[in-house]
Amino acid sequence: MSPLRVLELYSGIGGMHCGLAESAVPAEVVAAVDVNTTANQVYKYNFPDTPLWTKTIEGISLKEFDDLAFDMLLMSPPCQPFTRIGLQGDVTDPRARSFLYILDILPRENLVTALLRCGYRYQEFLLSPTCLGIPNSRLRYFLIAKLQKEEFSFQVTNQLLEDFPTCFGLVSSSTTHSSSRNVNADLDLKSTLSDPPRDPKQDTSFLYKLETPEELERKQSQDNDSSIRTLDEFLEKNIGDINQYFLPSRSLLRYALILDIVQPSSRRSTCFTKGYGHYVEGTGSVLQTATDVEISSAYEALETVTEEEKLAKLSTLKMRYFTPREIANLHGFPPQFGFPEKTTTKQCYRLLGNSLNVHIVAKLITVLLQSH
Ligand SMILES: C[S@@+](CC[C@H](N)C(=O)[O-])C[C@H]1O[C@@H](n2cnc3c(N)ncnc32)[C@H](O)[C@@H]1O
Repeated sequence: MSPLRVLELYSGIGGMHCGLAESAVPAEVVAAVDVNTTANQVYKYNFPDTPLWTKTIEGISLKEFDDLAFDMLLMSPPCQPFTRIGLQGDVTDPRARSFLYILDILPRENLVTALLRCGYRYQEFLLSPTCLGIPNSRLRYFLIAKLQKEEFSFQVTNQLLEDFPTCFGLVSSSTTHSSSRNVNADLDLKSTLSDPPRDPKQDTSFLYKLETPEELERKQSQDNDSSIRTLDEFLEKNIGDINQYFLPSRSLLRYALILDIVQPSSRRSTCFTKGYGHYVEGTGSVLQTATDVEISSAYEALETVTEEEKLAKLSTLKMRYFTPREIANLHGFPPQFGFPEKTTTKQCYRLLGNSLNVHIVAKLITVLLQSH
């Protein structure tokens, strides 16, 4: 079989390209397209032989698309512009919430309608890396499609699958079970739009951090789930300038109560977004490196002590950000994947925050191309 000709749109740093390579399907990326020049530098650095077009998708003519004679299209368009950060005030208004929901759902409806009109069969998924045993929540919508005349190796359904299908059948009951657990662990994404905002002053059920007993219990049950690997497998052994990753005093003082703290032995971490390392709230977990210190002792009676004492107590945990390489590891980027030297740490976080889980893409490509 001659290699598939693949077009990669919204290519970013090439998460899809890495997924394609991991799937081991004989394929060649005939063009990658993205407007972001920083992302493109990273892409070029890792895939120097792939033709890379720095232009908008809408600026590509039909003839240019046709001339590429591609067999497969891989794309991850930008998410809707509402994430946990930036809109928290607005989404408290139910009207804004429903409007955002419609914005979210519309492109999907359009996509599905267009696919059906063009004679494609498709399957939709809601998947997080946790379903592959990776200790990171990153719940994302995925869709795979192929022409009607080509059968899928599993029975497609109009349900959103929350796990990978098994060959020649639907999702097995055990995987369905595990995925619902995993998806529950990922509710941070969905709850932003559906839960009323919490007012810690009115709610007495918070523990020492702004964490309810239910949240704590959920985190503990994730940490006890031995089907998920521990974070230490993804950590760098030798970090050059580690000091740049420790949380600065002002962040500790200001955001101590809302940090999501994990340890190397944890089997979970929250979704790393593009603001990671810069904004604190809701952008991703931080790593407690002093593992012999109890979080509860560092947080005990924090509100009764001076700022200086508060800082001293919190500093005992030695909390740091995950490095870009560690996030790349959790996203499944291969060890040889790198960033050009001039890329700043902030740019790396931003680009990785926009990217996706390579292992999920690899597996979906395999599922897509499997035949009876
Ligand atoms: C969700 S990210 C894709 C990430 C990519 N899969 C990766 O692994 O890094 C979306 C990308 O679309 C690009 N983009 C957004 N609008 C675009 C447009 N109109 N034309 C081309 N690229 C666009 C952004 O620069 C961004 O890199």
